[in-house]
Parts: sequence; C-alpha cells; structure tokens
Amino acid sequence: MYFTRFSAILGSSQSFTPSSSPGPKSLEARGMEDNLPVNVREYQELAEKALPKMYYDYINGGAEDEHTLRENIAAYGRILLRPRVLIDVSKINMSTSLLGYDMSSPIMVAPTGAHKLANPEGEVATARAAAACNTIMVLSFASSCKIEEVASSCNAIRFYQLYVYKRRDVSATLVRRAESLGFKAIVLTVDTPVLGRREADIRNKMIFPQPGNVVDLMSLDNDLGAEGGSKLEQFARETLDPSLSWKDVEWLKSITSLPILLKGIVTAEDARKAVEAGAAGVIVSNHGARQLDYAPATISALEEVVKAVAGAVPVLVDGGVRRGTDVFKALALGAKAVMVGRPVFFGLAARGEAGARHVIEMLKNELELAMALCGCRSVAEVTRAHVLTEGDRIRALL
Ligand SMILES: Cc1cc2nc3c(=O)[nH]c(=O)nc-3n(C[C@H](O)[C@H](O)[C@H](O)COP(=O)(O)O)c2cc1C
Ligand SMILES: CCCCC(=O)C(=O)O
Repeated sequence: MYFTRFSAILGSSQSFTPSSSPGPKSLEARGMEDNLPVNVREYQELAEKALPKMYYDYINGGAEDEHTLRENIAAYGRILLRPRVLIDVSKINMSTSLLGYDMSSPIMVAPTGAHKLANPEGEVATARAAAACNTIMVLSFASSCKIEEVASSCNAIRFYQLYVYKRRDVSATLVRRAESLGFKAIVLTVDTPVLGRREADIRNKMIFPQPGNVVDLMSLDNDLGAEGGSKLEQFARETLDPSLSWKDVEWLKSITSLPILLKGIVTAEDARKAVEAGAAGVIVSNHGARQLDYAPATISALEEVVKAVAGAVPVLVDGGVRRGTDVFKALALGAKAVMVGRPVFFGLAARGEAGARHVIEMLKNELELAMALCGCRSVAEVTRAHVLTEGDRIRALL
C-alpha cells in the first residue's frame, strides 16, 4: 500500500537503483538523482504522504505540549560552529568504534518499535540498511519482526533494546535469545516506567500491533482499546514494570554477560549512578521527546552527562539529529556517537530499505562535509573548541 502511494508521489520510474549497479549509484549517493529527497526533512514529507495519519502521528509525535519535541531540534540550531581553515582536508575519516565494534561513522540506528507500520519488511529492511552502511542498529524490544528474523537477515553488529516487563520471564527470555543470536550489547531503556502521554495517539485511538517477539511469550488482553484512547498506552500499562529501579540493573547483569548501556539519562546525578551500577555506556536520550515533556533537549544535557561520566564509559546521544552538522555538534560536546530514530523510520516509510539506507548515507555525507569545512580529518579531531553553545555566549557576556 505504501509503495503504491509512494510511486504516485515520485512517479513509477523512480525505483531505487541497487547499490550493485554502477553509474546512477554515485548520483544517488550525492542526492542528485531526479526527485530523490536531498535531506531528512524531504523524507519526512514523503513519509507523511505515504503513511496513514494514525501511523505518521505515532512516529512523528511527542508527549503533551511537544515542547521537548521542538526543543530537541531547536537546541541544535542554537549551537554554532567554529570552523578552522587552511587544514588539508583531502582525506576525511569518519570511522569510529563502540565497545570495540567498528562503524563507518558515528551515526547509529536508534531502537524504534513496529517498523511494519512503515514497511511490510519491517526491521529486516532497517537491519539491511544499517548493515549496508556499516553501522550498528539497536533493535527495539517492540519490533514487528521476530528477533530471529532480524538476526538472520544480514551480517551486522546489532544491540538489543530491552523493556523490563512485569513478566520478568518474558524480558529475561528475550535477553537470552538476543545473546545466543549474537547481539553484542543490551540497551536498557530507563525513561519509560510508564508511557508518556501522546495526545495524537489518544485522539487517533492508535492501534499498536503486538510486537513480534511478545506474541508467543505472553497472552495480552485482546480487547485492548475497548475503552477508546491509545491502544499503545493500554499495551504499555499492561506490560511495562513501573517498579523498575537501580537494583534491577544488578538483576540484568545476573542474567547476561553482555555489556549493558542505559538509555534515557539526562542528568549528571543519574550518569554517575549508571557508571557506579556498572553500565558499559550511557545514552543521553529523552525517548525522542515522547515521554516527559519539558525534559531538556538532549543536546543541551549532553555536556553535563559527559562531564559526570568523566571518560569512564562512552556517552551516546539521540533526539533531534536531522543534519550532519548536528552529528558534528554532538561529537564536539563529547558524544562517542549519535543514534537516529525518526529519520530512519521516515526513510523506511518513503522508500523501504533503500530509503532507510539513503537517510543514513545522507547524514554521513553531511557529516563528512561539516568535518571538511571545520578542518577536522577524523572524529578525534572534532573538539569542544569547534562549537559555540548558548552557555558559552552567556559566559562570554559575564
Ligand atoms: C516511532 C518511535 C518508536 C520508538 N520506540 C522505541 C522503543 O521501542 N524503544 C526505545 O528505547 N526507544 C524508542 N523510541 C525512542 C528512540 O529510540 C529514540 O530515543 C528517539 O527516536 C530519538 O529521537 P529522534 O527520533 O528525534 O531521532 C521510539 C521513537 C519513535 C519515534
Ligand atoms: C511500549 C512502547 C513501545 C514503543 C515506544 O517506545 C515508543 O513508541 O516510544
């Protein structure tokens, strides 16, 4: 259905050129093929046209007044770049590594649930896109596809995102399955003891398909939605364990030998606790502004967390990354890598695997350009001195 709508938008001749075919690929990589989107915003526009409103609103929306949703993006706009010139930038190396795993750039795929809402291939398509870009995908606990399907879809480094359910056995089973299927780390989401209030989903009476992995492991109330409102909210109320606390990090460590990253930290206090608790990494995230409205924009919280962690473990950030310059700013403020959520989802909705891949490639190309124009030849050369934050400007006035 989505493809039909999409061809109506692009014209039937605009099918994706597989990467194996020579000529057109390089044009596409530079976004110069006729009618292909040239930036994330254009992918978002195509996704909005391609998707039923209920699904687009679910993906795009945030919590309550959507203040944090706007801020996640706006705060990047308030950070300026301080380019250095007359540096030989004929060779740019964007590669980096996380927990010992190499990536072609510091741009990873954030865990987002229910990819079949965007494309019938679901997370299998996203995983292939991430693999083609040599980057790490974090597979959502709420994925449409089963974890085994994604694991066998392509050879890639993958992390597994975990929600802790009231039914601990369900969460534990999936952690063990992830471990045996070769996932390299567990990303424990800590900002969702209960679901945020997403008013578009309430208004649309959002129908949330039961995640592929959960269907066989537990029986859920088939009548979800009978009271009206968001079925996702009812699903979350039925499943998520709101008693989740720091001691459960110990529990998780007792059932897996995989490194554990904590996703959803925005304060120095919690960052320090995460390190004390033995986290292998901290992800500065406000869940794409879908949980607590008026939480800080993640790029504004990043430096506080980086300072608190003091190099003990890598710090990642997600939320609002829409440009290569955003990635550059995050690196300058101390992130090891960024994760992108909605942009990849929009690419998937607009053009399936090819779209998800193109979104990651565009962001990579934009990062490469930002690095060249700032005089940075490697990610290690991107420093705090390359950005000017609001805080810097205020301090300069004092
Ligand atoms: C549609 C959607 C579904 C999401 N599902 C999950 C999820 O299952 N688990 C999770 O930890 N985070 C989830 N997130 C949050 C993302 O991992 C990430 O924090 C966020 O999307 C980053 O912001 P961005 O979309 O502006 O890049 C979801 C976000 C979106 C937009
Ligand atoms: C139980 C929540 C599943 C998906 C999710 O995390 C989101 O929509 O933000």
